[in-house]
Amino acid sequence: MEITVDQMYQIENKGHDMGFLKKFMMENAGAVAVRRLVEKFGSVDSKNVVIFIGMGNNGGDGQVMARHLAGHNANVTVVLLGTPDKIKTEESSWNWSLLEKMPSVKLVTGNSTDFDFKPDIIIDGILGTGINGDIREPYASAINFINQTNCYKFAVDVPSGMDPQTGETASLFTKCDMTVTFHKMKQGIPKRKDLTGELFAEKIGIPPEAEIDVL
Ligand SMILES: NC(=O)C1=CN([C@@H]2O[C@H](COP(=O)(O)OP(=O)(O)OC[C@H]3O[C@@H](n4cnc5c(N)ncnc54)[C@H](O)[C@@H]3O)[C@@H](O)[C@H]2O)[C@@H](O)CC1
Ligand SMILES: [K+]
Repeated sequence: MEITVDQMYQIENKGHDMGFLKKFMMENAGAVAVRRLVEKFGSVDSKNVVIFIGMGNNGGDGQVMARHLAGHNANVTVVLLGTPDKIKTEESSWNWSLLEKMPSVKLVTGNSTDFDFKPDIIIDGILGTGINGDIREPYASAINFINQTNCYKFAVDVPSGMDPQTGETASLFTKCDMTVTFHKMKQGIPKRKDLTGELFAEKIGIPPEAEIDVL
C-alpha cells in the first residue's frame, strides 16, 4: 500500500506520542539503510563513503548511517550542509553529538559550496519528505557535485529534489542507484525509478497501532 507524505508525518507523530520516539525511528532507518548497502557491496570495508546531510531528519538518518558504516570499517566523511547549531531537530542534534565523539568519522561543516572528494559511494541525506520550493544553497551545490561524480549513489528515503508525494522534481535533483524509503512507500516515489534506482520500502519499528485513524 502506498501512502501520502501527510499520512507518513501523522503516523510518525502518533508513534512518537505512543513512546516510540523519533530518535528510535531514525536509528532503525539508518540501520536498515546500511544493511541494504552492505548487502549490495558484500563488504564496505575500506570503501570511501561521503555522506551529504541536510539540517532536517533526512540528514539525521544519514548520520545514523555514518555511525553504522564506521562499524563496518568504511572510511566515512560526513558533510553537514550548514553549521551544527542550526540542526533543526533534537534527534538529529543528538546524533551529531555522538558523531563528534567518533574520530573514526571525518566531519566537514559550514556553508561551503566547493567540494573535492573521490568517493566510492555517496549517500544523499540532503532532503527527504520536508522538501519545500526550489533548492537553495549550499544544498544546490551538493546536488550538483553528486551528479557530477562518478560513483555509486544511495538515496536516504527519496532522491533529494524529488517531491515524494508527486514524483515531480525541483530544478535540481539527484539521480541515484538505490533508494531506501521508510515505513511504507510514498505515492510519488515509484513513479521515478529513473531517479531512485533499486527501490525498497523498509519497516523502522513504528507500531502498526500508530496507523489507526490515519490509514
Ligand atoms: N516519517 C518517518 O517516520 C521518519 C522520517 N525520517 C526522516 O525524516 C525525513 C523528514 O525530515 P524533515 O521533516 O526534518 O525534513 P527534511 O530532512 O526533508 O528537510 C527539511 C529541511 O530542509 C530544508 N529545506 C527544505 N526545502 C529546501 C530547499 N528547497 N532548499 C534548501 N533547503 C530546504 C528546510 O530547512 C527544512 O528544515 C524523512 O525524509 C526521513 O528521511 C526518519 O528519521 C525516520 C522516521
Ligand atoms: K535524500
